Amino acid sequence: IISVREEEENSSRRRGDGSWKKIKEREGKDLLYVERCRRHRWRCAEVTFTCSEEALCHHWVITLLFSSAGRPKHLLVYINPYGGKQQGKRIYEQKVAPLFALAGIFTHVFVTQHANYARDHLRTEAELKKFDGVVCVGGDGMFSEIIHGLIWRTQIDIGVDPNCPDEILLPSSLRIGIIPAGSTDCICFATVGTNDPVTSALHIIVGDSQPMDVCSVHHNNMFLRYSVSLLGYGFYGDVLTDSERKRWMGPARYDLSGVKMFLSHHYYEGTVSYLPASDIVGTPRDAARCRSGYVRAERYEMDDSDTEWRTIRGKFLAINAASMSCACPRTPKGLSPAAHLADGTTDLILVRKCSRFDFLRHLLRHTNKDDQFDLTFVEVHRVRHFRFTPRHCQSDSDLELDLRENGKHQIFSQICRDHPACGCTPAYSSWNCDGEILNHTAIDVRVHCQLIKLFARGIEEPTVFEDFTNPCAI
Ligand SMILES: CCCCCCCCCCCCC/C=C/[C@@H](O)[C@H](CO)NC(=O)CCCCCCCCCCCCCCC
Ligand SMILES: Nc1ncnc2c1ncn2[C@@H]1O[C@H](COP(=O)(O)OP(=O)(O)OP(=O)(O)O)[C@@H](O)[C@H]1O
Ligand SMILES: [Ca+2]
Repeated sequence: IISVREEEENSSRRRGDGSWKKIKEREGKDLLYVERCRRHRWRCAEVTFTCSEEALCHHWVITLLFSSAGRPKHLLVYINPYGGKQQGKRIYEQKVAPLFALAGIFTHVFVTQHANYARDHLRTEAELKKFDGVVCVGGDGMFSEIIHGLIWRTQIDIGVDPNCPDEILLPSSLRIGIIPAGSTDCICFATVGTNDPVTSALHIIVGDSQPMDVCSVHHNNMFLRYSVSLLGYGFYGDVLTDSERKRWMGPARYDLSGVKMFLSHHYYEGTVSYLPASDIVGTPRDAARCRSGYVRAERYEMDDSDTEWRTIRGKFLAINAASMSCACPRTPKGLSPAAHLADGTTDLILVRKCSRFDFLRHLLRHTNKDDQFDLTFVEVHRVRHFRFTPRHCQSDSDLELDLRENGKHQIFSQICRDHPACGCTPAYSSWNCDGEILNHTAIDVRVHCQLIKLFARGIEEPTVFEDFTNPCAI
């Protein structure tokens, strides 16, 4: 239920059956409620009910209002006017603000003036005690600003050093809402099931709560960034680097850069070390999906002392870590369809050097029912902690070992790397960290189980809830 209002009009309508009567009378109450529609979308619907006894009616209203425990009353809202198709402000004003007003939510709205405005405001100025949650209107980049602001502020306030990779981070008490208005909207899509602003606003209003894992990324004990969706080196790093130059094109920039990078077919050498996640429910190859209600009993930090690190060296077209499915309109099942939002792990996907044709087969499988991991050049591991070192950063002893293992060929490829003008593959790519380029290629990544909470409930099983008798469901 979104809100209950006193009905002032005195009009009459056809009577229905049952106790909820669609008749407007003087004593009527207007009930605004959530109606489930197709493909995980929610809409606001209205019904007026009357009750012969005023006392009973009052009792109903009080009971309904008490069901509002856990709902936000005060929200801090940041709008990126330049995200996606630059519709953020319009979407918020026309579709979201009226719903918040109906639900009696007070908002303090900021339209961002530059990149990192929201992050810096949250880090230093925002009076967080006054709010129950933070809402961002924009894409994954805006969401990233919000978590960077909130996580940093929470750690500083309690004296945890965010630069220290071994620190156990403390969660913020504020939940985060996403009103999708970006180019990919993968975090919204993977936590709600759709990228629809009205649906997201309704999940915020009813006070849903979905915990989520966050990866911290460090380079030599220096904090770089947090990631909740994709950390991608090689293909997705190169697509992002190329697409940033085409920002003016809007969301289509990713497709154009995607085709360009697919044709470039660059591979990168390096070493990946990872700590496999033990004591986990499921594997990345499971048919089961992360669905609403699946949350590990409680937030916890793992004791990794018994588990052994594994190391893989090679030539990779892509190295991807998906901390959640990364489902989005481009790939409705996601980069790692069985990944979980809040299980304290990330799925490390290694795509080794292969032919263009094979890589295309792998990419195409993101869009159909076939398993994108069921290919000889692709492997996937569920991990809690991993490191990557590009080959040109490897220690001298590692390079010597490579030379002994691979002979003269290595010497020539080293010469090529030192002389990029010869047109061979570049020595290193960049990391795409939730849509931002990292400044370093050698990184150390740890998963922090359930570090943040969203106003969402995960993806619901559609068969249980869709009401096909309702016109909005058709
Ligand atoms: C042939 C069709 C193949 C379709 C393959 C679809 C795979 C799409 C995978 C998308 C994964 C998105 C993960 C989310 C990452 C976000 O944290 C981040 C911030 O918003 N978004 C991106 O980095 C934005 C990344 C956007 C990447 C788009 C890649 C498009 C690839 C197109 C390849 C075409 C080959 C055609 C050959 C003729
Ligand atoms: N006022 C502003 N002017 C310029 N850039 C901004 C402003 N406010 C936020 N930004 C930056 O814009 C970038 C993109 O924002 P956003 O994530 O909303 O859209 P997007 O990149 O189109 O979508 P997606 O991240 O889903 O691909 C973010 O990195 C954010 O830091
Ligand atoms: Ca996870």
